[in-house]
Amino acid sequence: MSKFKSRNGGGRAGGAGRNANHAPSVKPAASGASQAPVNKNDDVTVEIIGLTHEGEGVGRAEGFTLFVQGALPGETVRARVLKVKKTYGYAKLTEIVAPSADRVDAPCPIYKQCGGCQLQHMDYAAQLRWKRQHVVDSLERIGKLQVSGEAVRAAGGESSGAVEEAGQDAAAVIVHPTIGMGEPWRYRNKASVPMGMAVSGAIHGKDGLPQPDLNGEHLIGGFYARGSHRIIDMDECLIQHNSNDEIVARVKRIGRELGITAYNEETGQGLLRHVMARVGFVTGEAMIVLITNGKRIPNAEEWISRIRETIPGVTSIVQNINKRDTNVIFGDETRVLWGSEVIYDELDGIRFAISARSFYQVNPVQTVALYRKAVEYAALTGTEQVIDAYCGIGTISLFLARQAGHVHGVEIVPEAIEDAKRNAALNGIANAAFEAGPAEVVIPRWREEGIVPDVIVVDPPRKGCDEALLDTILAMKPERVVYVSCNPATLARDLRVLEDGGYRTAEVQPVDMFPHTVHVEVV
Ligand SMILES: C[S@@+](CC[C@H](N)C(=O)[O-])C[C@H]1O[C@@H](n2cnc3c(N)ncnc32)[C@H](O)[C@@H]1O
Repeated sequence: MSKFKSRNGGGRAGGAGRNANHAPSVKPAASGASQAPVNKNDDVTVEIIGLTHEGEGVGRAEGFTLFVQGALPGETVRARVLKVKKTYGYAKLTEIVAPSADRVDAPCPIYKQCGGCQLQHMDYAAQLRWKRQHVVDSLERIGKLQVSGEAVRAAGGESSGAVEEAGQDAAAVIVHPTIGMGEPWRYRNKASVPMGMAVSGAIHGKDGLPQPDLNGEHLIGGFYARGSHRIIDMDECLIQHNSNDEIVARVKRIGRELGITAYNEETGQGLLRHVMARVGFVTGEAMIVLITNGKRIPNAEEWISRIRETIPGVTSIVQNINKRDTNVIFGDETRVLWGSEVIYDELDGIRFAISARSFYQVNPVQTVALYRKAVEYAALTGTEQVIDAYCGIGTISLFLARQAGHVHGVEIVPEAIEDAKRNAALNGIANAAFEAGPAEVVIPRWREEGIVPDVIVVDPPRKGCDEALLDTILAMKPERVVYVSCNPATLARDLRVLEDGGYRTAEVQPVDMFPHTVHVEVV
């Protein structure tokens, strides 16, 4: 999240391009030669000098840039060249000649096949340093912002006022050290698992017993092998809450025993596309969503009763129907098969109802740290009018409402807005109101209706804020803008627009919501 302070509240003087990119901070070396000094299948020694934003090592072999998955900065490795382009190439790591001090053994046995985590081979403290640097790089390169040196926290000081900068330009942005987790495993509250059929070989469950067979095929579910659409069966993921692993394994097992087929994206045949499991860390309540290619589920009643019998804690079983030929997980139709349409969870003492399709942060422990920081940066005194754009189920809105005069939340998914209203009532919070619609349409209308916000909080999806929304923020001239972002590139792009419109970026706090992956959340 970034905190802006209004400098002159002026109009927008210019805009950054909309194509904020994800390029590595280490640029390919200009070889100068017309031909690459390495060829496909060459075995080469590579000095690794950086890490791309996708977590690949960036190395030099004979002055030529090679991207090497699994290699870390500072290492010397041997690698086999896989692909050669004009100014760079890709190589497969074959041997680590001189390891980095940051190298650790990845604890997950399927880490190399699965694309879900990218940094398990890097010490956690080094991951946190790298994530901060990733944010700094984006702010400097894309946002053209001046970032001050290492922020020094005054002893015991947690508030932004306790940060001291020695010899820095007062206008420079302070980027704090990343807030990490004490125990960075089993942190995810949600699993979305693609389903497929195994064409040969016996499938063994967690208990080691062979699973029933369906015409020589078996229902499997796990992850897409790195860079492909081939599903690899998996029963355990070290960043998932145990309950989600347990639920998915049992749902698969029962589905196999009942002869449920998996959807085949090539033929369009088969039923089960994904199984989603979500658990409330505080309440222990769990939701299962069966995403199906059609409405009818054979043996549905038996499936449901066996799920209920074998998986304690499940309070909601929901079906979502998606018949479209698409990679998008959810279809438009959702119906409750059994139990409640929502599960409940709590963040910092506030209770939330969460329905199947609503966005809810996947790491609840770090979410509390993130939202507290957002509230701190909003610097509320109890009287302010606050807009929470992209509010989801009203999570940040309700954190803000505890300290604001009134909060207006807007979100595009109507079900999430229903949840937000329910959540405000559930917590007896009367000073928050919610409206469904695109933020870039609803907020300009609020402006016409005379709403004058003191603070605007935005928490957009990865693509960042809509240009029309940024224009409206500049026109509404709130005293502060608090920007929560899951994508440093679009954050930096949007900060440039706000800077050009008269705001100054004051502080940036990276939060590690997704340990062992390359993703970083920022306030
Ligand atoms: C990163 S999530 C943040 C949600 C919420 N602030 C939270 O922390 O749980 C972004 C949200 O923006 C919503 N969204 C996407 N495009 C939108 C738009 N144009 N206008 C309003 N909301 C939008 C998504 O549905 C999603 O709920």
